Amino acid sequence: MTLREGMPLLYQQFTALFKKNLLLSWRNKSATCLHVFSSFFFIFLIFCIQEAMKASDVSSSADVNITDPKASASSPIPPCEDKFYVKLPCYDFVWSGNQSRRVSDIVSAIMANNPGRPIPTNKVKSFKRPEEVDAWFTSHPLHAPGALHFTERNATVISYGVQTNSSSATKRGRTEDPTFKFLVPLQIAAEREIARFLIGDPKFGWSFGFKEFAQPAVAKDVTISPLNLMGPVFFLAFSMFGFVLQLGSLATEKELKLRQAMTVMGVYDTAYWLSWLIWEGILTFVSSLFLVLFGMMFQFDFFLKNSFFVVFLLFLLFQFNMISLAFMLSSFISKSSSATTVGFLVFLIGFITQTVATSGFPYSSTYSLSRRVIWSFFPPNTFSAGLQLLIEATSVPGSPGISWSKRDVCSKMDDATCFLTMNKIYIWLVGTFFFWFVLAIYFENIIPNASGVRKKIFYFLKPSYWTGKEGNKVEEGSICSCFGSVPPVEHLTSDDQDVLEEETLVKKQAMDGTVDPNIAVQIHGLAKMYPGTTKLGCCKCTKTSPFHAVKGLWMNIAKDQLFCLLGPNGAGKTTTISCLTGINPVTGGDALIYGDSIRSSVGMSNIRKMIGVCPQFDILWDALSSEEHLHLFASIKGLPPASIKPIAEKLLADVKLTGAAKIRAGSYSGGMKRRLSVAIALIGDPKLKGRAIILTTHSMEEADILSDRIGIMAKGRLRCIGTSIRLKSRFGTGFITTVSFLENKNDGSGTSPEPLKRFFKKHLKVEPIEEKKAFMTFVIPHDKEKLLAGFFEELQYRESEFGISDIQLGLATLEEVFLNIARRAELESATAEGTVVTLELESGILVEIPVGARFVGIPGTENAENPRGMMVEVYWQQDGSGSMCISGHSPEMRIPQNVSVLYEPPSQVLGRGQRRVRGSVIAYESSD
Ligand SMILES: Nc1ncnc2c1ncn2[C@@H]1O[C@H](COP(=O)(O)OP(=O)(O)OP(=O)(O)O)[C@@H](O)[C@H]1O
Repeated sequence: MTLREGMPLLYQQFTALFKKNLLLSWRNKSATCLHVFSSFFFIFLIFCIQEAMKASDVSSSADVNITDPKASASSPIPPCEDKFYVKLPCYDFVWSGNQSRRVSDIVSAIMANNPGRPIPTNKVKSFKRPEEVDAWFTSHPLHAPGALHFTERNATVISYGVQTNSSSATKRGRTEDPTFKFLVPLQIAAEREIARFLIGDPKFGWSFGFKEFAQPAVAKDVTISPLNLMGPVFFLAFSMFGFVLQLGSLATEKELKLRQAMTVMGVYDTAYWLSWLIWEGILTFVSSLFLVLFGMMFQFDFFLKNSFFVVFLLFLLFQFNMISLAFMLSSFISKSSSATTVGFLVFLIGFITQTVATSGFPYSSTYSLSRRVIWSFFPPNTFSAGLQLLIEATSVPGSPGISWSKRDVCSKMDDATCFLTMNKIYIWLVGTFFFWFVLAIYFENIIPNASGVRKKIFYFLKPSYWTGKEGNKVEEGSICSCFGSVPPVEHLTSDDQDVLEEETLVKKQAMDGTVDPNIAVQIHGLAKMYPGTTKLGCCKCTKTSPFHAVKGLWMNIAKDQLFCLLGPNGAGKTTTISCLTGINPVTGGDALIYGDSIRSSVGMSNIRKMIGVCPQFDILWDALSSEEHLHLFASIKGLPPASIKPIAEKLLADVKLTGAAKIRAGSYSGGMKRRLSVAIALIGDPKLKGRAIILTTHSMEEADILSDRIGIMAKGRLRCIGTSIRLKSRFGTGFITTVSFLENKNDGSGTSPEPLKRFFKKHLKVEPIEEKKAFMTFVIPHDKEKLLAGFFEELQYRESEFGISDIQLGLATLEEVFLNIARRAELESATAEGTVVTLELESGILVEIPVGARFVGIPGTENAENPRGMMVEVYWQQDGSGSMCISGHSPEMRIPQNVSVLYEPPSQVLGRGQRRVRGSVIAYESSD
């Protein structure tokens, strides 16, 4: 099948990725709705605040023309409970002068004639003199709002004084005016009743009213309009929804290695970024449109008087700027959970700069051009300046707003102080959009990705970058790690004969330039070093040293074969596969995959079309179904559009996912996810003829059954290579034979196992490793192989004598081989680095031994009869994390005379008591 290339592939990838973005947004409806419709909430909130302000301003007539002011009647004495802050029981007023009969009558009339509400007697308190009232006020604060003090001077003169609490109080946003609420009503009541009393006419009319001045309307203070006060902050908050969602989506694709999976499939960066930009652009367009429409719906002058296009363009360009800012910031965050924090920080900075901008900074002649330029790089700043222009253009009643044709006209009269027009703001926003977008692509390239890979800081200055001729030149480690020396790759010759032969063969083929048509992958001294990184924390600088993960790998992987790459944790398997699939750049050597070099960008793009990778962990979108995954990856790989549907259907059937094709992967079981990952790896039927499969696994049974050839790596090196049988015979402990006995009879006629044990001991010098009533197991070392034919012939001949029902003979397990190799590699590095673990002997002695040591000599056990002392065999196994740990040890045995010492500890002085010693490593195993 011919895969698509060039522009058609770019277009195909773009449409598939665009569809993916659309589906993700559709499936995350709540977030998408919030992005598109949250403007309604903000506009409605501004509207409510505006209505509330209007309601509290209802008594003010400042903004209307008053030519014929109407008088308003004075209010009666209010109940004392109406006071904002009052203590109960309270009095509507208190009074002094109660020794006078006439005064008492006047007060009674005040109470009875209070308009609309005669005052009951228990709501008024009387005193003789004003001093008594003062004393009462002191001891009863807030129990009465005011007092009247009467003095009867003579028959025609009764004077009075009014005393009120003149402190104005505020409650729930309203201010209590003590003059008009208490003083004036008390004064009017006192004057009215004194006058009536003195002239002797209790019905004498007495009306009192207030009237304001005739006046022209005063223009509203624009600074207190809710849109002006809160608009910039609210609109910034509204734009944060899209910003945080975008940042989160990009970070998720990085965090889940989805971006990396797409890269391995050959996605073009252009297609990836364009698909996000266009989809987010559409969402932004719709959300900006809704914002302006909602603003018009709620009848804001800002939206009605300014031209629709002028307002819409400002919001649209600003939101586009926030997208490119999100793209740029996504390079710095690797976790989706950080998106909200970053969004909050950007909002906070925007809020602070908007507050600073209210002082006129920096768009006035007081500030230099450079400050204006720097300030304008942050999109919320330019945006709020634009909002300000639009608000000012509609602030005064009757002002027409900014029309499309007037967008470049200065709103201020004085051209010398005119620094901004809407047009200039648009130009700035377009400029900053491209600025942040280009910066996003630049940072994306120079900040290490999920695999720690990045490009050089000045990569774009190299002509080879633009021509694409220099291969995939990338670096690793953080940007700060580029300084410092890089240690050379250690070239150690393998001591394994098969590995050496393989290396020699590959080297010869490479030198001759001969290409064996049966070879799918040829690895030429592949080396990989992860450079040390320098991380700058707030108080300290952490440095890690460079690490050689793969130290020169030479091998061939044949076509039509399953090659199994085994090794303990950290052996370098994943690194090798990452190098072969182009995820990680190699440090040394090369590899040819069907003749294409992984070091060349052209070669790598050919390789990507041929290979399929099923990663260690499932790399899937929870919100996409298996069918959608296959369609997306098939499109990225470049399969012809017409073939995608049938191929996806076949793959789904192959991995038995047809029934779940339309179900989202998030609800799949672990096994279903694995099967989907396999189907994705098989897209395009990578190399149908002459296909090679490289499997790395921790399951030895799987490796034993499936593989044609096995390579075991440890500590970055290939330790052994060959078929399963070959490895077992070379690295296993030997042959394992299990002898089963005839069923014992209860009458005691059962056969004793002792003669059989003696037979094995006499001919092969082995004891049983397991002894049960029904069977016995022996391990026969390889060096006894020549004796086996004769031995088993005799054993079969004497079956009935020994009571044998069955004899089984086999090689050691692959698990054992694996442990043996891993243990030897551990020992190699432990003796070099001095890494020790403690072995506790049954005698209670603690022996410090290098990790992986098998036969360990115990210091202090030497004597005349046994001059070399005693040793034990240590049994090892891998713990849950894959590290070697001691599982037990054999009984103590004499160290034979003819064996050498592999490792002698530097000294025995441990200073931790007599019972702790350092063991030596005996080269006994090589004589197995
Ligand atoms: N980006 C990196 N930077 C530094 N060291 C790394 C990096 N990636 C891997 N390593 C180190 O390289 C060594 C080989 O790692 P690798 O993942 O290839 O091992 P592996 O054989 O695949 O192990 P496992 O079976 O646990 O997956 C390990 O010691 C690991 O810590």
